[in-house]
Amino acid sequence: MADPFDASLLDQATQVPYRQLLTSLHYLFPATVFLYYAICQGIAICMLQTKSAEYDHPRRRVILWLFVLCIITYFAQLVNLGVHAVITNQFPPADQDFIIGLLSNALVFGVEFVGLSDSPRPVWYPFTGSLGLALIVEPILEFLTLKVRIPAPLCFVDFVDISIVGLRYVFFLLALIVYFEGLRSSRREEGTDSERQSLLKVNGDINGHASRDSDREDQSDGQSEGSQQNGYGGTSATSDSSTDASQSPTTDHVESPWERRERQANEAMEKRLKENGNWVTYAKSFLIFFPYVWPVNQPSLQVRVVLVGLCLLAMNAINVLIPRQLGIIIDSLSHTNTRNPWTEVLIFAGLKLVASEAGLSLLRQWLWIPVEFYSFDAMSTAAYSHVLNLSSDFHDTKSSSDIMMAIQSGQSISNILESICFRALPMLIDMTVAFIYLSVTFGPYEGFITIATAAVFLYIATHMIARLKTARRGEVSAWFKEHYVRQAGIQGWSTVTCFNQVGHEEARYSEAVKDRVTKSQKVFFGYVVAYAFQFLVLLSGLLAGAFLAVYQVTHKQATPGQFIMLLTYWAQLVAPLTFFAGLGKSISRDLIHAEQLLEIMQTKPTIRNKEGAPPLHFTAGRVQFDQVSFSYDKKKEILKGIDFEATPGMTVAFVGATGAGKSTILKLLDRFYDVTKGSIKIDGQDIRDVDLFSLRAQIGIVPQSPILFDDTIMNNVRYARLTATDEEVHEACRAASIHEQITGFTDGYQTRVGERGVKLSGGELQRVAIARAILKQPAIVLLDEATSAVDTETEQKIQEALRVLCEGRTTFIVAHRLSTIMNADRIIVVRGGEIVEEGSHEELISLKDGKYAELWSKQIFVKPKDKTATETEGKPVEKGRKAPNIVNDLTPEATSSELAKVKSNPVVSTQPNEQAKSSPDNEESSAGDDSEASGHKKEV
Ligand SMILES: Nc1ncnc2c1ncn2[C@@H]1O[C@H](COP(=O)(O)OP(=O)(O)OP(=O)(O)O)[C@@H](O)[C@H]1O
Repeated sequence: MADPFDASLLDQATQVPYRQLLTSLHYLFPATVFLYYAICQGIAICMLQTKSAEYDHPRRRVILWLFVLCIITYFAQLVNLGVHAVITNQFPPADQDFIIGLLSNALVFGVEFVGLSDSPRPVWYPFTGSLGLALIVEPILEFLTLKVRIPAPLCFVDFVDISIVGLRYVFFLLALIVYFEGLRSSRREEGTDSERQSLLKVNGDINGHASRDSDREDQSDGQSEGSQQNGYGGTSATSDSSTDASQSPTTDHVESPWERRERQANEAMEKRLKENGNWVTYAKSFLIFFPYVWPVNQPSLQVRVVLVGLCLLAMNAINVLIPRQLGIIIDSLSHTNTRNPWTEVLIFAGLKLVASEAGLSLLRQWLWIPVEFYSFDAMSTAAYSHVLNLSSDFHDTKSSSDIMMAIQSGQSISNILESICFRALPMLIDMTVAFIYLSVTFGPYEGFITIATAAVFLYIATHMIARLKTARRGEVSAWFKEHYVRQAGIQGWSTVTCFNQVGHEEARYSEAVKDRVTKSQKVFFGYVVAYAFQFLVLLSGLLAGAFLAVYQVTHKQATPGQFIMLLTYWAQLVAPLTFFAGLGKSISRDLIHAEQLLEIMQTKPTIRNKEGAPPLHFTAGRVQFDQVSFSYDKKKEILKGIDFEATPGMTVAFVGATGAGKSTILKLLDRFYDVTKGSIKIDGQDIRDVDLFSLRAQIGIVPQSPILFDDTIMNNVRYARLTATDEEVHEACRAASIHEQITGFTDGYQTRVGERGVKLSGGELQRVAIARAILKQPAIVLLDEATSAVDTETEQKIQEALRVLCEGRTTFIVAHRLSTIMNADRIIVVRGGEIVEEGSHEELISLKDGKYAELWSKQIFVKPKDKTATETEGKPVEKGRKAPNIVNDLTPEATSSELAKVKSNPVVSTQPNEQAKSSPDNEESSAGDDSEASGHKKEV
């Protein structure tokens, strides 16, 4: 081969520009192809093209082989060059740029090959564009090579070289032709297919041509990978199908709660990504957190952030200076320069101190900690406040544990930023500096070795970790199974012992532990092997670099100190490389967590104050429901045209079957939801037009299942009015007939009630809730089955308490026990979301075929104070269970008088049981009570 460094050639001035161009092209060509590929892949990922790429190229495998052949040709050229060097006894070959160019091209097309083989349905333009670039540049390169060598006569080796280049050109060309031909033929077949296609899709045949696909194996790989990827983001096609799959879990794998949570979070992220259309818009949605991570109005903290940035830059400089200084010390010791070793060691010690935990690191932490805690503080407070201000529809649909986890996810956003700004960016700078510095010190070969080692390391690390994903998943579910078996055995110990199943449980647990241990070992071994491979790559890189450096030191092209510098520098690069290998995974995990918080922060409260809404001007307490309709889900109407008016001080009771919509009416009045149609007015003002706070200030509610805080009784009652004195609290409790009981507790009013009030009985809980409502002194009272959990005697006491509470106030009561509302001014019977009857007790029981009369007759036909009907009499009903719906808690005298009234209504008196059976409401409300009623009818 003609030597391009031949003096005779160099002398030719005309060759100089060509030579310079050729040299530049050797470096520029691989760099350009790589940049093009990286940018295109970046765009494809950002625009979610990689996720929606459904096109399954029928000749992908052929193209992959052509890529392999192209890469082989680069190595063939290198071998050819080596042969030439041996023949001409010029070893190592002098044509450095040429060799670097070949190696770089092999590396770049190697990276593309790996990218193509890893994605069964790739986005093609990064690959086809690279092939196109090669088709343009390769002839130019060859032309320049020949031009620079002329007029040297071409030898055999040159001919071999030209043939190899020609062959490669053919491979590049063929790859492009195969791509376009495959594209054309698959489109053609797709057209015919769609005409022939059966109406039912064959499983897995997404594009209608999987069955004839030569890359069937690849496709199945892809699908499994796609479904795996669904964990951390699969293609849209696979994610849809895998979502279906996940909805119908396979028989051999039961999804653990942890897996379900992860899967749902992933699916939510995928969905949001798809909605946003690309990663950039998606990432922009996180700007909502900007005021919490960036100290907006805190200049002192902002200065700290800038100083932290400077610290990081200084760290970058130190990372180069330390190995360099070590080299200088070695050189000064070996007298290859005139430097004083003592001074150099002192400088080294100074640099080490600055780089240590007591130096820049300490300074950085000192600067950063207030910023970090600002962010934590701002994010947690904002998330908590946002959640508290969201409306009922949100709280009714989200589980509290999910909400709490999401609030804690605020940390993930700081984690992402810290990973990128404080670790990834400085490490990237470190790597770039290392590449440049090593290239300058030891020449471009060393730079190439650094880059190639980093690329191979990252590939191996990311792929081996990804391969362990399935094994890791198996380990986690085995861990959950073990946990479950253990917990079930311990929690159900009495059952296990009673049934003599201790041995069985031991065997079950031992099996679960064995399974988990086996899986853990597999994962652990997998990690060990992965690390071994990663370090083998690093070692190979280090050895290659060290050999090159030794060669240069022995040829006086470098000093021993520089050799030491190289070894130290390499050791320093291991940490960034390992970090980068796991960066994608950690960012995607943090993103998924941050996504949960983002979803909450983007949720707007549906119940909001109108702009400039005035406070409610309460005058008397007239409440009007004007043709109110309502639906929770905007599909099924729960309330239909509810229309009534409560005059000030009136007591209105709602009765009806369970699920009829009674509690919903109360929720609408307290504006937990807004009506879908119609309006609710208080003293003539639409409740949607007044300030929400002022509305709720006028309303006191005793809910069906009151929730107390895990605090003292005193604090729980006082929660209604934080400024109330102890005496006022006592007074409210006296009015609620609970004072005596509280003072009987060991700690009196300071007794802690436990989580959600678990330490109180159902009756006590309800009375504490009534006391709380009494303390609030509301203008309008809502009682939603306020006495459902108490026995009849306690209830009579509570009735007295309620009379105190409701005195002179407009009151709405929901009750199943009709005896508790028979004195209400108006009773409204609700059925299927509609008012079917209304009037006073007397009016309603005299109605023929009346719903209320029917319910009432059922109640009083039960023998008064009957033991079977009121089993729990004398002691509060077990918490969480309602007292029986049909209870006759009237006195015998009252019962006789009511029976007389009912008997005057012939339909009701003759056929109470038949009516009960034929009524759908009764079927819903008290199916089990019918027999009870009929049974007692005879007795009465
Ligand atoms: N938050 C909610 N989201 C969706 N649907 C709901 C919600 N709350 C209640 N519902 C539905 O609305 C209907 C009416 O419920 P509501 O609680 O008003 O009935 P109710 O008459 O008070 O019943 P009960 O006497 O058992 O308390 C029911 O079918 C119920 O399933």
